[in-house]
Amino acid sequence: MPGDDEPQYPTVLQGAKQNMAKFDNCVLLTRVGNFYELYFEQAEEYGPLLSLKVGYKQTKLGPVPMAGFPFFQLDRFLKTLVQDLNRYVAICDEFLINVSSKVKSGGLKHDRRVTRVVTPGTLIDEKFLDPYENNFLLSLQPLPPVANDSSGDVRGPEQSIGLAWLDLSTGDFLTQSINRGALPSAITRIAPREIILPADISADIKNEVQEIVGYDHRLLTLHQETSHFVSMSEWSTMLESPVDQDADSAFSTGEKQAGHRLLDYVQHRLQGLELRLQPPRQRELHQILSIDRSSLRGLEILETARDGLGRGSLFHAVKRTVTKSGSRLLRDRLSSPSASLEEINDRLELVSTFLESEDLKDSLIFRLRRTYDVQRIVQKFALNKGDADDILSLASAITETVATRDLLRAVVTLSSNASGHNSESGTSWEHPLERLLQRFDLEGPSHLRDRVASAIDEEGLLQKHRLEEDEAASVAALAHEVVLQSAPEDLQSLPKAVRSSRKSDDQKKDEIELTEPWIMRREASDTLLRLHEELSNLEAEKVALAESLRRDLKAPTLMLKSTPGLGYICHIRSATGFKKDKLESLHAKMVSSSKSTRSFYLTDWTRLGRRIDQAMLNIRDEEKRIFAALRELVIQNLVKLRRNASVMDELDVASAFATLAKEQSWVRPLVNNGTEHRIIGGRHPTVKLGLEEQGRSFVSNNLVLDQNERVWLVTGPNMGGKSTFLRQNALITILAQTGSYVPATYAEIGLVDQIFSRIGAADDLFRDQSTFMVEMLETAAILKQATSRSFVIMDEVGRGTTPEDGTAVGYASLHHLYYTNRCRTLFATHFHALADMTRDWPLLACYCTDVLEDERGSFAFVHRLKKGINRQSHALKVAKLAGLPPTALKVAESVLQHISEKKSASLTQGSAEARPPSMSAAAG
Ligand SMILES: Nc1ncnc2c1ncn2[C@@H]1O[C@H](COP(=O)(O)OP(=O)(O)OP(=O)(O)O)[C@@H](O)[C@H]1O
Repeated sequence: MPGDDEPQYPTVLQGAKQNMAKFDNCVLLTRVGNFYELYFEQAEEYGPLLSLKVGYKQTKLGPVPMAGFPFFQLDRFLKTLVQDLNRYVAICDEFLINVSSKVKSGGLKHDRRVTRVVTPGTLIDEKFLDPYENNFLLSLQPLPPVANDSSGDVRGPEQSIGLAWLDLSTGDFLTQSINRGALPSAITRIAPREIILPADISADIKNEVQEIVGYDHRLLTLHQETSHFVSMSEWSTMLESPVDQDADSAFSTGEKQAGHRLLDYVQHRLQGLELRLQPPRQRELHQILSIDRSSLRGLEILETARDGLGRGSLFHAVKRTVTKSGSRLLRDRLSSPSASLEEINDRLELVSTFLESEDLKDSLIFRLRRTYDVQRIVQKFALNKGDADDILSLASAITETVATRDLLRAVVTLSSNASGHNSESGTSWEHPLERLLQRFDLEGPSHLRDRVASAIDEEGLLQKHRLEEDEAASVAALAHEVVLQSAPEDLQSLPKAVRSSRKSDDQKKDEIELTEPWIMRREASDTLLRLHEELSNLEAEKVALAESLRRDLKAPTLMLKSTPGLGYICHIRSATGFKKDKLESLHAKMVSSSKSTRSFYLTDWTRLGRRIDQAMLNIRDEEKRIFAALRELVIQNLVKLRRNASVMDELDVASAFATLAKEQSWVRPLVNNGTEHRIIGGRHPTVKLGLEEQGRSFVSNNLVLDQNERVWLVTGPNMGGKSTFLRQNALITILAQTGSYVPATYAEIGLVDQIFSRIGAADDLFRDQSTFMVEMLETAAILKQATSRSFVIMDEVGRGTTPEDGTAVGYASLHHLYYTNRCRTLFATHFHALADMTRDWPLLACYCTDVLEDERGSFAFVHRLKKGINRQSHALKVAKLAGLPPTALKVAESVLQHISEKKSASLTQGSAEARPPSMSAAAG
């Protein structure tokens, strides 16, 4: 930077230069008048990326590149910079400084300072936030590796990691402790937009996280907190209510440290903006059904593996929720289903209630459709944001919540009367809705709703928006014409020019002044009512003064005006017949005159005009005071509003599952504490939909894993439906533990603690890992982590290498799952030898799909599973279907012929040799 005696850039540019140095990893947007500007090299780099014209301002220090856009387009450009380009953006806002400090700051009218650094994980209320997804910021705190970790694994899977993640747009704040091995699935499940790591993180963990986030294009930020962590009690200034003492001890050191860094980072980014987050909730591992990363992606739970889009995913297929926050809850439940029997059964009970009463469901959905995204609106107020529109939406959501509570209450009363149960009878019967009813707390919120209804003038608010839209349209039109070579200081005056040109029509200006919209009802406070009366009186005085002047001066076009440049003037549009001599007796002072117009000052009007302006100012101040009181009321009710909203979300999800179950004829699963699976007539929820769209039907299949058969080895032709079968059973299990009905005619499911898949959807070649390496990494993780309560699906393990090696690895995996993990397993393979090698395993059964051929060579896949082994892959049929050239097909056929001839020759030589040994004895 130049020294004080060296030439400087003009003030705005000099300030920008300093801010760019201070926030050196950010793109700086500086507000100047009605525009946001980029300067210097950032204008050149980002101008073209944002499709902005780059201009040059001539300064003593040479030309400075600059680019800009109107202030109300900030959201649009932030989206590109933050969400699409993953950049940090520092927003430097402009503040009017008062007259007394004017002299000191060299006559400047504005002060500018960076008010916020926007990053992908610290979005608050930006319009481009996806309403159907949480916008999580995740903090990781690895704890030192355990000294006696005897696994010998260089990646140290047992190392504990504390996680803390929050969504600034809803205030959701969660923590969890996991083992290092579960890191990929945790990150995939939480799907954070940004991850922060300690600045001194070890290189191997950083690389691992980098690999995971690189794949999903998430942003990784290293952050060194500015203060040391002492205790969770110091978080209370950032929370809506303190973390209670007992809870404090339940959080692990890693969770607390991760949470501390998270809050420190957020404060840093929001430049000290007051935070009122929800107190952290701990997600205990044993409470959720853990789904590994490969399953989350491979089973296409939230998005499809092919294009990362929602359509085709489980979420998309089952989403019937009608609110945005309900959809977010659904996402969360699908990626973290419950592992608590009680919770699952409560959820299912609720779905059954809505299924049994169509009327109740419809009435509820009617209410839900009329609520707004309360979680996000409430959070705006928690961050000292939120405007009159937000508070109106909140009030109407409260009305719907009250109506919902009354509806549910009526249903409960009716059914308890019908069944002879009531609270006095002392019996323990509880209606499924009772649990939710008890969570509603509507007293405070109802009072807030009434206050809002009596204070805010919806008509006035609408009118205000219309005016704002007009104003924005004018600035946009002007921005179109702006030539960026003009100095930034010049830009400040441009909006004024717009304003004056827009208001050149005297009549129109006068009307706007008189109809300035107020957003509060006059009766909102006694003071406001009095102030409005005062203003009405003054306006009546103005009308009388104008009347008398028009009469005395014989000037019917006379208007009393107030202009920013000239102050209070009397203006005559058509001076024909005007009595000029009268002006002197009125002590008027001429401002301007032309052939037909006259403008002059008149003490009476100047005094009255000032009083009118003051009265309007007083009204504005009183409106602001009333709004501040309403805002305060929202803050006082934060906890209740959030709790009520969470009940509505739960109702949304339950009624949505009921709608889905009815529409798709799904059944209620019986979830129990056992370790068996009995799914009759199971269907794949998304493949079935896809086939039906093409006019094809889906063949249902059964799965029975019990004390006789714990592992199913599935063989069959390519395209026979093996993968579909494996996946559908994993999805049915996930749906059941989410609390949904399932696509089957009967389903009994023993509670599962973890779902693992090796289904080959993630060949991360770019990560420098071969297909086989990825396969082995995933298999290793499964074999290490699966318990006897887990559900594992393995699709063609070993396919990435030679048949011999593949068979060996496949056998070893199966063996480990069978004898060590002892978990429910579905194992699909083309290595038929595996069926022979596991023939003696009592709890392993072989099932297969098939191909049906007729004598004319036509064939069809039989997707129904039957007991047995199918040694035919029918790969050439699939190749033919895929359109392999006939010559290539012929070659393939002759090779196949040759191989089978060789095989039968060697079989006749010595059949004992060819028979694979039984390995069960070796397995011990
Ligand atoms: N139960 C079913 N009913 C009807 N169609 C099915 C069924 N299962 C699978 N299909 C159809 O068959 C296609 C192939 O299924 P899938 O990928 O499960 O076969 P696969 O046996 O795993 O094949 P490969 O061994 O080649 O991987 C699916 O895309 C679907 O269109």
